[in-house]
Amino acid sequence: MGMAQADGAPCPGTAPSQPCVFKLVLLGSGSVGKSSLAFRYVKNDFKSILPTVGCAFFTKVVDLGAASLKLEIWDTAGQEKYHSVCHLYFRGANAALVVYDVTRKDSFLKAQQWLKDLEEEFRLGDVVVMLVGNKLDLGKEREVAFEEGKEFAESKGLLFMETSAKLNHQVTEAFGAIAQELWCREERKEDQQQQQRDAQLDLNQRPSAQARCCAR
Ligand SMILES: Nc1nc2c(ncn2[C@@H]2O[C@H](COP(=O)(O)OP(=O)(O)OP(=O)(O)O)[C@@H](O)[C@H]2O)c(=O)[nH]1
Repeated sequence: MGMAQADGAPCPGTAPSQPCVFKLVLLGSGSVGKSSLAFRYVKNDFKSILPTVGCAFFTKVVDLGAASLKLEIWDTAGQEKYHSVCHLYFRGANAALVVYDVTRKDSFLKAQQWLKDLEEEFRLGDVVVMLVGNKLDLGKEREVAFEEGKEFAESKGLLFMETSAKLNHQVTEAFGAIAQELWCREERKEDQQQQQRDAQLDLNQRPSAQARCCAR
């Protein structure tokens, strides 16, 4: 778990030494590989992991070149018996990785259900969501075509990737794309706030109608 202080540009609008912190939740059916993806990304390792109970937690500082940010990765339990508690974990999330297993159609349908749940909690535009088809290395046993995943993601305006936590394929890229998108949105938000402050300043500096009247 990387807890080091970020060295890149500070979070817009915060103290210089503070990296931006973003909460990312991993959602999806049991055994699709959520923990394995997190473990691969944070520890660059793949090993047999027991089913998650409740939620596991990782942090990782992401270096984007011009900036660094800290991801708090909340790895939720996919087994059905934990479904109701998982909702507690996605409160306050900035991003979600909704994972399915490309060899299990049922997990793809469940991913669509998770998206519905997310839509109830957030406006999808307010959180960065990526749909991830994992276990790409088992491609011969595929039940969900690449195009099927991609088309569904596009119809919902989501990012999309297929990964293999086992072979370390597209894992860093998936988390990196989310971090990049979070950063772009943060900068856009900061630009908008600055424009509002400038506009306010402009208004304050302009003499009011009454002042102009008295000065006449
Ligand atoms: N072949 C292959 N197996 C994988 C991959 N990712 C995970 N697995 C295996 O799939 C099983 C489940 O992986 P987990 O990471 O525990 O899945 P999870 O989604 O976190 O499961 P829950 O904690 O029950 O929600 C394990 O046996 C992993 O070794 C992958 O990319 N390829």
